[in-house]
Amino acid sequence: VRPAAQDAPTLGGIFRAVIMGPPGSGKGTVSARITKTFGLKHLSSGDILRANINAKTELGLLMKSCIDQGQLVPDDVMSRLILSDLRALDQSSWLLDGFPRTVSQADALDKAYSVDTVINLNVPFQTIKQRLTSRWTHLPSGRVYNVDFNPPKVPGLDDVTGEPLVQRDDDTPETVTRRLKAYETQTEPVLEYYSRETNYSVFPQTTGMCLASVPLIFFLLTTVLERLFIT
Ligand SMILES: Nc1nc2c(ncn2[C@@H]2O[C@H](COP(=O)(O)OP(=O)(O)O)[C@@H](O)[C@H]2O)c(=O)[nH]1
Ligand SMILES: Nc1ncnc2c1ncn2[C@@H]1O[C@H](COP(=O)(O)OP(=O)(O)O)[C@@H](O)[C@H]1O
Repeated sequence: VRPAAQDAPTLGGIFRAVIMGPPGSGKGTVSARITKTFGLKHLSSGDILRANINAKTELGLLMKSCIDQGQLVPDDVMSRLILSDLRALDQSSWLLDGFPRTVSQADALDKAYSVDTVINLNVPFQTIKQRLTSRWTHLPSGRVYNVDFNPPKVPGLDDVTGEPLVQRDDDTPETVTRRLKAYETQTEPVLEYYSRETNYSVFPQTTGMCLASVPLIFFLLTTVLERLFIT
């Protein structure tokens, strides 16, 4: 189902989803496709933090060393930041990428919103290490490329703006190892939390998105059927 962006199907009501997965599992890549196709707003915690670092805000300066060392930003800071951005999207459907990353963050989100679907990208750590060392990012937009999988049209430059791509300071092999450890200890429990609490769907990337989620397939089918009947 790949309608043109300007032709994107709209959702009947407000649809709220979370995308999870280890660092480098493809959350940003998959989110870009989902949000472009279905017109959801995309909120990425990592992009928001990097925008703060780039703009040298007080928060950005405080959090930079934490991020560069592969540690998670403190829960209270992160939850306040994301929940305040979500309040501005109250009337929109959204896909949240990179938040929640701890059970405490999941609790904070749960108190404010009910999430319809949680997507989990399940990618082996060995694959991730290769992907992250060849990831190139356009920092202002959060667009990501990969030397092998998704190269930019002109090497080293963003396809849309022509601006230079960079390798993230936290994509070094040592920091990636630390981020994967943090994922195992702090973020995996969030998957258990959601498997108990909500309508949880696993998307193993190897089998492709469309096969894995009953709720999303239902959503895709209803959207397509709606369009067929209207047009
Ligand atoms: N080989 C391969 N690379 C991918 C795939 N999805 C994303 N990537 C690349 O893997 C890297 C990490 O993806 P990204 O979307 O930034 O992951 P995130 O850290 O979970 O948001 C980027 O360089 C992507 O271009 C995939 O399905 N296959
Ligand atoms: N929800 C969060 N809680 C705490 N720290 C976060 C959160 N989201 C992002 N960060 C910080 O920002 C870094 C980069 O996040 P992100 O861009 O989502 O990484 P990736 O896409 O590689 O998983 C994380 O390693 C962490 O330090």
